[in-house]
Amino acid sequence: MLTVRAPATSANLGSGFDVFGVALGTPADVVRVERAPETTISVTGAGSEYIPEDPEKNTVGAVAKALDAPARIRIDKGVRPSSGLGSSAASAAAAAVALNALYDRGRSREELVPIAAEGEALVSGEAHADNVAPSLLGGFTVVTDDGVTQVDASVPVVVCLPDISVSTRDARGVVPESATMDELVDTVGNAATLAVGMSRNDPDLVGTGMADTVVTPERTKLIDGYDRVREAALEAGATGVTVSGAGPGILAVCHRQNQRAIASAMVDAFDAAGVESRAYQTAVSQGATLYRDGS
Ligand SMILES: Nc1ncnc2c1ncn2[C@@H]1O[C@H](COP(=O)(O)OP(=O)(O)O)[C@@H](O)[C@H]1O
Ligand SMILES: N[C@@H](CCOP(=O)(O)O)C(=O)O
Repeated sequence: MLTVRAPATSANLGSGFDVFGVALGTPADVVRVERAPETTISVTGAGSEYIPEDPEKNTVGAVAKALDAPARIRIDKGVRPSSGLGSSAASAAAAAVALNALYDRGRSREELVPIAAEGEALVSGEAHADNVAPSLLGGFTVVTDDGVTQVDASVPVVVCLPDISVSTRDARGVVPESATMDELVDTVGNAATLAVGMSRNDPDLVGTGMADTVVTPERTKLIDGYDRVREAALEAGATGVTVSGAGPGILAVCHRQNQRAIASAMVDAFDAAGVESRAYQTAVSQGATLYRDGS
């Protein structure tokens, strides 16, 4: 038996729609695999009641098929589905690492990115790789048609997860079809600032570079209480706040000393909007970890 822990991720980071992603220290999915004549899947943990065990409908089933690696697969969900924290991707990334090792397929982590993204196509309609890439590789990732670029980073963040769900498929439906030249220029400037910030572990540059006037404003309308939570986080010291992935999670970047105050300010602001939530005080961290035979 092989066990893999794959982390939650936050995609887009405002200015990097469908391109940027980061691995988070917590939460994470744990996937266990054993060789079997055909693939079976069982799911326990956070939100497991909403996750199909049919291999044709679960992201890990798509990965097992792509690697031609049938297995008995057990998923322990730490990342709640429809959270904006790459729940479906965490399972897919974990399964890709586990099945690659179980069947000695010899694929590199980079080569596993498009394989794990097959699972994303199943649930969101598009094989977007901006969650599976950081879950597999760790740190900050940039996904383009030419491949993935990764840099290790360690920037403190708070992710606040309200007790509402937004499906990635639905949130992709509100993305504008076009942008003006001014918006394009702003986006390039912000995205470049963010990338430099990640390479320097600089929360101020990362926070500034998360600004986005194209996709994020449309997505915030799907999250009750977003504006007051954002204001509260900024007042408590966040250097930038945006929607995590397709939402409803909200990501705040910060200096370590402000993390606790930001977490409680965000939870309180959601509470004032009548929405229960929980906050993860974490940081940009490493990617999936493989454990052999219970090690
Ligand atoms: N292994 C899995 N883990 C989580 N969700 C899964 C998995 N397999 C299929 N799904 C489905 O994917 C959807 C959640 O994915 P998505 O909307 O992208 O949310 P998230 O932002 O958390 O990834 C749900 O409909 C869920 O049933
Ligand atoms: N780029 C995608 C990312 C979706 O992330 P998720 O964590 O919400 O699944 C998008 O914005 O649609």
